[in-house]
Amino acid sequence: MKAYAACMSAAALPSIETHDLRKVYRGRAVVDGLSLRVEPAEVFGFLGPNGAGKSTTVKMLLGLVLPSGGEMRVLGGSPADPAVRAQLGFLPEQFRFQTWMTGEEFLHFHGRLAGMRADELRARVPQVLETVGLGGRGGESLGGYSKGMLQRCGLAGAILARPRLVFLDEPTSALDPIGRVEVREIIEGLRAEGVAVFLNSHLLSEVEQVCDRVAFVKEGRVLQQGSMQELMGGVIPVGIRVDALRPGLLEALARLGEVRHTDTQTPGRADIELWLARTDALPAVADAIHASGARLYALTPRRPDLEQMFLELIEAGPGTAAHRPVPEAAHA
Ligand SMILES: Nc1ncnc2c1ncn2[C@@H]1O[C@H](COP(=O)(O)OP(=O)(O)OP(=O)(O)O)[C@@H](O)[C@H]1O
Repeated sequence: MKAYAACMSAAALPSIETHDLRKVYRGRAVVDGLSLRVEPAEVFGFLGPNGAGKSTTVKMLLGLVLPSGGEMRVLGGSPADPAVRAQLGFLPEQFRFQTWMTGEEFLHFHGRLAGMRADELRARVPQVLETVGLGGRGGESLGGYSKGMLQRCGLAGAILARPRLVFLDEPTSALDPIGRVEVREIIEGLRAEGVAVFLNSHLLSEVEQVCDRVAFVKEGRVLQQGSMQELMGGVIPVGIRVDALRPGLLEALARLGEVRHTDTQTPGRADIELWLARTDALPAVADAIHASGARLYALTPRRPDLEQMFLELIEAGPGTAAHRPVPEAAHA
């Protein structure tokens, strides 16, 4: 019972917590007072321009670089603790692969370094190869892998030892669109298993689709962080397409949220932009549409346009006010 309680409280701790974290290189703060919190089973996007201090932050969180100041807790402890490190997975952006090894040998090697037993690895290696889309290719030499296959293999290495927290640095940079969707599914699978994922990526549309929360950093400082909904200023714009504005429909929708815009210019259809405070109002929106007798063609909650937000924030710099919801045109 005691062990169970300890296990539950460990699971409830934030996966990452930093307070005023700093790293100074040659008198210059490249990470400058960074405060972050990442919860278990959360996919956290860490976004910023080149040189913002993202990799340095990840290296500190992995215990590879010593902070110059501030506090950090990773899985409730210090990344210098081998017991904490054993529960971390890492896919670096520029991985140096042992090209003379086969994919399977590489994974066995890394598994042993992570403290896994040989018999455990015999079962686990084919599983992770399958997960990353390299099923049946593990016997081939890494020297003959394509860039995308190497990246998949690195990802297999990052999740091999069933980590509780995974750092993925540009995990899809070498992948084609199908590979990117697959990696997104792997990340969603990790979240479903309770694993926290810390994602560095320049591919903002991708981050947008998979992350629960994001932080924007510049010059080692967080400009803004929050859930997708918080970044939208607390509202969820929903695009609705129906065949026509039936009597009473707009009034019914106005009871559920704020009707921001209607467009009936195209014969045979009407578009409505509705702002909701919560996604759990969506079924009631569908019910209201059906009750009015209108035919529903689309009901689309919008995600924030991270690319636009990123550009605005990075150009404006520190001290930027909370972001407005993205206007409809930005989604066209
Ligand atoms: N070992 C080091 N010695 C001196 N300066 C360093 C060192 N490592 C990083 N820096 C500097 O710290 C700053 C932040 O670098 P970092 O690699 O953390 O940025 P990044 O946000 O990951 O950038 P990118 O998106 O280009 O990978 C850069 O100006 C870099 O030159």
